[in-house]
Amino acid sequence: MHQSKTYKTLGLMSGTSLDGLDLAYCHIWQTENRWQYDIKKTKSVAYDDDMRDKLKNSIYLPADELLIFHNIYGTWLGKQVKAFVSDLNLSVDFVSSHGHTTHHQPQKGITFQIGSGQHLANACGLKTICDFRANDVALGGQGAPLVPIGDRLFFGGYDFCLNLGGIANISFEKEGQRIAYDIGLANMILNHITQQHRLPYDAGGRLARSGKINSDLLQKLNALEFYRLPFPKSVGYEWFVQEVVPSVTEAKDSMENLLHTAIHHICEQIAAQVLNNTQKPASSLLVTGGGALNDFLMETLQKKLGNRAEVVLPSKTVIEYKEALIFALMGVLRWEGKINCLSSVTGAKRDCTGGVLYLPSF
Ligand SMILES: Nc1ncnc2c1ncn2[C@@H]1O[C@H](COP(=O)(O)OP(=O)(O)OP(=O)(O)O)[C@@H](O)[C@H]1O
Ligand SMILES: CC(=O)N[C@H]1[C@@H]2OC[C@@H](O2)[C@@H](O)[C@@H]1O[C@H](C)C(=O)O
Repeated sequence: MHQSKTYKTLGLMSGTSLDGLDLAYCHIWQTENRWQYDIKKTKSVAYDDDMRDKLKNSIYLPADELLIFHNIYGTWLGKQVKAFVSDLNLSVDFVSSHGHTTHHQPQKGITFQIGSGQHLANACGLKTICDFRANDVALGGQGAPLVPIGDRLFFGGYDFCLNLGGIANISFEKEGQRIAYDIGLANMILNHITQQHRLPYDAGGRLARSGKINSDLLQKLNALEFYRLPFPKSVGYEWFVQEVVPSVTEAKDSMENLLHTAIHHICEQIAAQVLNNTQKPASSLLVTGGGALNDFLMETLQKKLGNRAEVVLPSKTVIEYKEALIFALMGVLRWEGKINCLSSVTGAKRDCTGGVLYLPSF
């Protein structure tokens, strides 16, 4: 059996829910031309209130302050890597960093992830690959979502892959092409609601479970224009602030009712996408991201799917670190000069290899 070189790589992901930085140290290799992974070590570094507020408010920063923060955050990422690698005595070929998205407005052709690669590389002393979205955007794509390449190569045995981070996104095969897009809301709205009451999130969906549907709000959320757009489509925090927050604020309902309503909304939108695209009597839906740990959300989703699709939960490590793992893979594909951005997903002119390599200076 032919086995390729094993890459030892560290994937870094900071997602839209702003809970913290995920680090996944992975071994990645090919056996008989099939990509394989082993997630060896993981760590999640929770953001303190100051860092979370800075990241959240970075959309409002003037250009000079944003660029300063880009450098500071890159150094901060490098320090987290250095501590993780030295504490566990890891041997790392290179770091693959997504950074943190501060701006994502595909209609204007822009997406920006802070976390300067050079500052990161210098702070940890390791080769670093980042800026994964830039080439796709330069080729006319949305630069997102990118994880579907990893869904295809690592999790292709499932009919659908659904990630429930701040935003919900889905990917699946149709007529030999990978199709993927942001469905819309997930934990971003749930966290927004609990954070008005100084609670970071609704563990297990316990508060949501005790609420009731607010029909007015449900109708407003379901009527959001984004849900009716054809793919390619992806959203950012800007959309949430402009299009969603006002309706939640105007609803003036209890935290429990708002959460309950938001979960029904999230699940209705996901179920519609799965049921419209399922090509089998019973499909499998792999669910990852923090939303997979929300029991009430998972139960509501399964009810809305009925027996046409089954929710499958992987190990807690894969639930929590799939995106960091796939950024580690994106780095390996970049290293090998292989395709890691799919134009069938992003709408770019063609598939491409995204990612820029930074060598550390000592
Ligand atoms: N036990 C739990 N019960 C309910 N919700 C949870 C639980 N654990 C995590 N979550 C939710 O999941 C969120 C974190 O999800 P995740 O880390 O997948 O998001 P992300 O990577 O930041 O986002 P994205 O994938 O959109 O970039 C938390 O902010 C919280 O809302
Ligand atoms: C621009 C950006 O950071 N988008 C994120 C966000 O969070 C979920 C969804 O919206 C997805 O489009 C993307 O993240 C994952 C990692 C992706 O690119 O596949």
